[in-house]
Amino acid sequence: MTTVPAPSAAPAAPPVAAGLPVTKGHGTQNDFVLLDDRDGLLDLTPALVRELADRRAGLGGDGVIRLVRSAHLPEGAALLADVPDATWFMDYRNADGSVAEMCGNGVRVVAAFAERLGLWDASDGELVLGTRAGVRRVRRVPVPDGLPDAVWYAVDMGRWYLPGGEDAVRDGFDAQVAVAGLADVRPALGVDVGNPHTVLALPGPEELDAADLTRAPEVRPVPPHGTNVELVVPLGETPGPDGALVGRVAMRVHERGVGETRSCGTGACAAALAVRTWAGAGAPDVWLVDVPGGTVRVTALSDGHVELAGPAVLVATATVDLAAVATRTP
Ligand SMILES: N[C@@H](CCC[C@H](N)C(=O)O)C(=O)O
Repeated sequence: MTTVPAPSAAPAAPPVAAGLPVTKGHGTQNDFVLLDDRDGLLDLTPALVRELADRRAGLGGDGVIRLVRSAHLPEGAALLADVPDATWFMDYRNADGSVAEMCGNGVRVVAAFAERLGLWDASDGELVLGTRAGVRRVRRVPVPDGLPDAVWYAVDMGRWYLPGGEDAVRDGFDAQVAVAGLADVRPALGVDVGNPHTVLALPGPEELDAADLTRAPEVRPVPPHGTNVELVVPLGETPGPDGALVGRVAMRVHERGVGETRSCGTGACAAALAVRTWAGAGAPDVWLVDVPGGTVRVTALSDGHVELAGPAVLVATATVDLAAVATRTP
């Protein structure tokens, strides 16, 4: 009779090293790892961002956002000189570790995070948030008719412009973009909403589906600081609750520093503003933008600013084992 050797003692589980408290949230499924670093103590290196954002070896996210007192960052301290109530700063990083000026979905998710942390009470007025693109003001708003129930925030996204200037306004285009899966190089329009975007219109949903965004679209002339690329299909205009026309577009996006994401708030603003520019005089000021992760609303304001509104959801809190996320095998 064979005997089975007694099992040796199982190796002890590795101890949990330094734990980093995190919250996971998303805005129309553009998802972020959120860090409460109110006292500016965290060394948020590009490597740590990549580790946290890694969808298999880390927690996973399109970006990492650190909420920190403005006074603890040079960029934030500079804003405080002009806007003393910009107490809090959104330090946004793309999943590849790069720094970006602005994130429209991120601002709303940070507002939800600040409420959760007790740092902002929406009933007291706006959250005044510093970003690398300037101060952004956030408030709670009702969900527009016909959209799923959620907590919605509206953000004044500041002044937008066409980097191509008068020529771009006249021609409607200032770039050429090649997209895998689509025949021909397409004309496109650069739009700056605090960060760079290049928008191209497609004739219908078939081409929107056919585009292969696993590869970065090739933009000419090459944008000096890179660009986010939005593919849009105009879906028409219908009267809103007040009788004024509301435009609607469908959009997919390839984000600088990330890849294809299921939503991009600044990208939705750029897409709506490009379609409005192409439509010319009399085009609606209010646009609903359908992205794979949901719908946001973009409003061109009369002062040259643009407003973004949409949902923000916090889905989890956790403690990340920093030693474990740093151990990635190829
Ligand atoms: N997803 C964001 C934009 C994030 C930054 C972008 N990838 C960039 O590098 O400019 C949004 O919701 O706006």
